Amino acid sequence: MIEVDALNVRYGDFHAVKDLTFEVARGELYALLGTNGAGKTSTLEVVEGHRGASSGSVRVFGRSPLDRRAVRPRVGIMLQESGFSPDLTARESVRLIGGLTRRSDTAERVLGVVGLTGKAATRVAQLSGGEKRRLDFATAVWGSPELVFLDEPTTGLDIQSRDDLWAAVDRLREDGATVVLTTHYLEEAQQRADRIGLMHQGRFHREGTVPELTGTLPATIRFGLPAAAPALPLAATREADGRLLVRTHALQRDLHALLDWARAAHVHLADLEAGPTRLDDVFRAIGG
Ligand SMILES: Nc1ncnc2c1ncn2[C@@H]1O[C@H](COP(=O)(O)OP(=O)(O)OP(=O)(O)O)[C@@H](O)[C@H]1O
Repeated sequence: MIEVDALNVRYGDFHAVKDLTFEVARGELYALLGTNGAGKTSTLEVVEGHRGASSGSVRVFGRSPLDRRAVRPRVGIMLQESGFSPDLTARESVRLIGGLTRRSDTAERVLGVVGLTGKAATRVAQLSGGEKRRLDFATAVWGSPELVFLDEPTTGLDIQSRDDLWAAVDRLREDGATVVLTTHYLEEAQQRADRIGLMHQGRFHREGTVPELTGTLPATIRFGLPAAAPALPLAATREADGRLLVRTHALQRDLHALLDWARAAHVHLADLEAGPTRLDDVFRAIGG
């Protein structure tokens, strides 16, 4: 669906995206993640056809994304900030923006998808931040596009609205849609992405499936200990919250050793947590 080959984006002397190469296959959910200023938005702007590349090749459905007549009708885009007119109602907004895609759909259907049926006649100015975000999503899914770009889709949404939005994304994917996602909520990407491109300073720091990204870093065990506890059977460091942290490539073995020791020594392990490496840990390892 998307082929990016040696993409470079420059703003004057500033080199924002450096020789980036990746592909997104039909039906995939691909998450483009990264540190602030890493170049995600610049990359997506080129892939979405909003700006040209400084050099390199980008193909969407095998065509240049600048070929808007061929590409745009097959794509839905949820931008970070929408340009809704405050005086239009929710129904009028989705009709207007949806109409530009030349796909057919109804305002009733897309507002239903995002749970805004009851707000169809409400002016945009009177919608809450979360409701505007859902209206953004409604315009992106107008006419069930084959390829959907979601730029920080859940920012500003409460947990219920987030779950509802992800359920709507799942339905899109069941219908065969390909999704490209950016988010700063790493857990959402870890749970849902088939593959992740993790950017830092214009390049991929890592790219692959979640297990590929997390597999090279150790798993973690975290717990609190009373001051009078005897010496631990494992090497641990102290976290900012006062808990101890054990890093291990043998999680089950070391967890057994810790629990056996705690039982024998009658020590309570407070707030015990053990788990695989999280994407957060991969992020923290960037540059360090
Ligand atoms: N129009 C522009 N002119 C000059 N520099 C720009 C322009 N747009 C972006 N940049 C710079 O290019 C770099 C990449 O920006 P970009 O918005 O692509 O990053 P990002 O990964 O989306 O960041 P964030 O997570 O903070 O939104 C940043 O250093 C930014 O300051």
